[in-house]
Amino acid sequence: MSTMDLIDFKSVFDRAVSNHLTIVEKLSELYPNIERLAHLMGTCIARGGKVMWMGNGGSAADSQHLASELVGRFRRERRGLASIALTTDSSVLTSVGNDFSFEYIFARQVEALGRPGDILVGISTSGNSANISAGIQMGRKLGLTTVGLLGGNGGKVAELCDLALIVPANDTPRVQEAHILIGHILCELIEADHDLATTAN
Ligand SMILES: O=C(CO)[C@@H](O)[C@H](O)[C@H](O)[C@H](O)COP(=O)(O)O
Ligand SMILES: [Zn+2]
Repeated sequence: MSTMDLIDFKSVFDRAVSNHLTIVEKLSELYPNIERLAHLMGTCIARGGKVMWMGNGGSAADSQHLASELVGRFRRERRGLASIALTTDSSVLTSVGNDFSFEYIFARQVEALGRPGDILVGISTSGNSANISAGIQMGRKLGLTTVGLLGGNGGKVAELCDLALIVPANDTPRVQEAHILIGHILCELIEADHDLATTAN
């Protein structure tokens, strides 16, 4: 028997689309905060700051994806915009995880690389990953603007960060799909900023 026989992939697809539509309808409540965050990110970068991203698993991939949209290009020709994912340096991740603890893998990088005025985004579908909470706490201590891109009820991270964007759903993959949609909207808004689009480094 093949996997195709075991999984009714058409119904998985239908349920995913229907879940996604429900989430997208609810996302309208988040629009003001998405616009606010895009403005904060644009201003931060224009002033010489950077946007840092962190997340676990699929959200680690989202962190890299969104940093690359800013450093490289989303849609428009413009200068590179300062952004970094804290999920990519295997030597840092393994040494900090091994010598300190896994909980500290992002906090240590925030301590080393973060500067007051930078923006730190923690992406977590549960809002309860200990390493994201620790990273956000370090960011706050050092004067960064801290943001949670979250799911469920926002969890512990929502209580810790300056700005929480919570996708009101509990199914991890569906929340992740909404997160990347929000991330792409942020990139589009930031890139539409005339000063960032035209100012040279
Ligand atoms: O991509 C997926 C599930 O779709 C997984 O890799 C998922 O990201 C991992 O289980 C994460 O560790 C979940 O962490 P979080 O979103 O609760 O912070
Ligand atoms: Zn996933």
